[in-house]
Amino acid sequence: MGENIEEAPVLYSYWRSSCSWRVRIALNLKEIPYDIKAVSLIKGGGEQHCNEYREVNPMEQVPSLCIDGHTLVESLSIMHYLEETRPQRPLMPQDCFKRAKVREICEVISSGIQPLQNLIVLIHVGEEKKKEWAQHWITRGFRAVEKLLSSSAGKYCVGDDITLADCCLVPQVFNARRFHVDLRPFPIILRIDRELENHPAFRAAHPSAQPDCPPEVAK
Ligand SMILES: O=C(O)/C=C\C(=O)CC(=O)CC(=O)O
Repeated sequence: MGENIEEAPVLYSYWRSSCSWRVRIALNLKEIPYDIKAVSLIKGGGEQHCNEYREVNPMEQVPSLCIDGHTLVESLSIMHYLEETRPQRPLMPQDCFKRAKVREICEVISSGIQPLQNLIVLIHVGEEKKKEWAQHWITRGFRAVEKLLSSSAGKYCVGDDITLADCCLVPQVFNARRFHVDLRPFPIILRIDRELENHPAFRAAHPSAQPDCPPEVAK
C-alpha cells in the first residue's frame, strides 16, 4: 500500500467519454499528474464489459481512478474526492449557497442529461432513432441549465471562478454538438464554453488530445 501511494494516479478513460473528460479537467486544473489506461468503449463490443475491468468498475463504465491505494468510480464522486484530498486550486466555492448551485448544475447534467444519451441507452434506442433521442434529452436539459445559469453565472457557471459545474458543462456541450443540437437558444452555455475552450487544463483534457483518440480525428 505504501508503494501505491507514491505512484501517479491511474485514470481509466475513453477519449470521447464525457464523464472521463470531466475528471481529466479536474485533475489538470489541480495539476495532479496522472497516467491514462485507455478503455475502448467500442472495440469488440466494449472493453468495459470484460471480466478484468468489471473488477475495477462494477457499472462497466469509465471513468475509474486508482489513487492513494484506492479505486474510485463515478465521475462526481471522484471529483469530490480530489477536492477534499487536494484542496489546491479549489473547484468548489466557500459559500454554501454557491456550493449548492454548483451541485445543482452538476446533477442536472450528470443525472438529468448525460445518462439519457449514454452509449448503452443509444444502443437500446437503435441507430434510426438515436440522433433524435439524444437531441431531445440534451435540449430539454440545456433549457434547465440555461435558466439556472441566468442567475448563477459570472464569467463561469457559478460566479467568476472555475468549479466542478464547468468541468461537467464543457464535455456536455461537445456531446450536444456531436448530435447536432441547435445551441442558439443557449447563449450563456455557449459563452461559458467559449470562455473555457482555450484554457490549458480544458485543452489538455479534450478528446482530440487523448492518447486513444483515433489519428484521423486528432488531426
Ligand atoms: O461512440 C463512441 O465512441 C462511444 C462512446 C462515447 O462516445 C461516450 C458516450 O457514449 C457517452 C458520453 O460520453 O456521454
